[in-house]
Amino acid sequence: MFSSEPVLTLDHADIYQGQKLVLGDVSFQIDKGDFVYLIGRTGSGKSSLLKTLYADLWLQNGKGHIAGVALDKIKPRDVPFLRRKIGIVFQDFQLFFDRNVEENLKFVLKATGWTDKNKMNTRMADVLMQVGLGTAQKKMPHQLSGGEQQRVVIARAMLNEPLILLADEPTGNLDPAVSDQIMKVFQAINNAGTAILMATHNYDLLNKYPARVLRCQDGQVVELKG
Ligand SMILES: Nc1ncnc2c1ncn2[C@@H]1O[C@H](COP(=O)(O)OP(=O)(O)OP(=O)(O)O)[C@@H](O)[C@H]1O
Repeated sequence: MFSSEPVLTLDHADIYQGQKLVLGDVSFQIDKGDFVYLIGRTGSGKSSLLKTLYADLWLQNGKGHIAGVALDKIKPRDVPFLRRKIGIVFQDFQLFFDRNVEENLKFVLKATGWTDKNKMNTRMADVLMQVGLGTAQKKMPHQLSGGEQQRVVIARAMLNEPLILLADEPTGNLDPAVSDQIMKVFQAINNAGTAILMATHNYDLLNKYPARVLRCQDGQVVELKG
């Protein structure tokens, strides 16, 4: 899809957890190929913001668009369609531990409507190559290191060629050297055109890989000027 539209726009959006307003009057946009960090103290609302973007929390006030989907108008039946257009990477790896890498990826492909075996095999090989795990197809998750498991999670998020990847503390459980490898994978994905919004507490990464920074603070989202 060619489009010069922003990949993500929030316009006077309020982010709620239940009745509680977590972030108010949030406005920003992310364009194709942007890399944006989301920072802020524990409890400042980073995860709540990301959850709103993948429609785990409803956007009640204001407007929001992500990957062509209107978050303020989305219906529960549209959520699977939205999740196909964005990639999501959580801190907890959430792989099926009783299935090998290929089976983990195939599960997502089938769930998102893929049926052609050859196309599925090609796509799985492509995304594993993209994250530097070209030979890991038959490995069980427990045979992989934490960093390798996280790379499988990133590969899984890339299966449907998302316009944007939402990552919540993707290096949270990993040591600095492994976090660095994960960042290099994100950089390569970003350089190939996928926008990335990444919540992190890891300020070393911000220094080492400078990019736009949004901060959740005092119930607001502010853009830090570089
Ligand atoms: N499931 C929930 N139900 C009710 N309130 C919640 C829920 N999850 C989070 N909150 C509240 O919403 C606020 C924002 O939490 P959130 O998890 O978005 O912050 P965060 O910046 O991601 O924190 P962390 O850095 O610790 O992950 C906090 O006050 C938190 O207590």
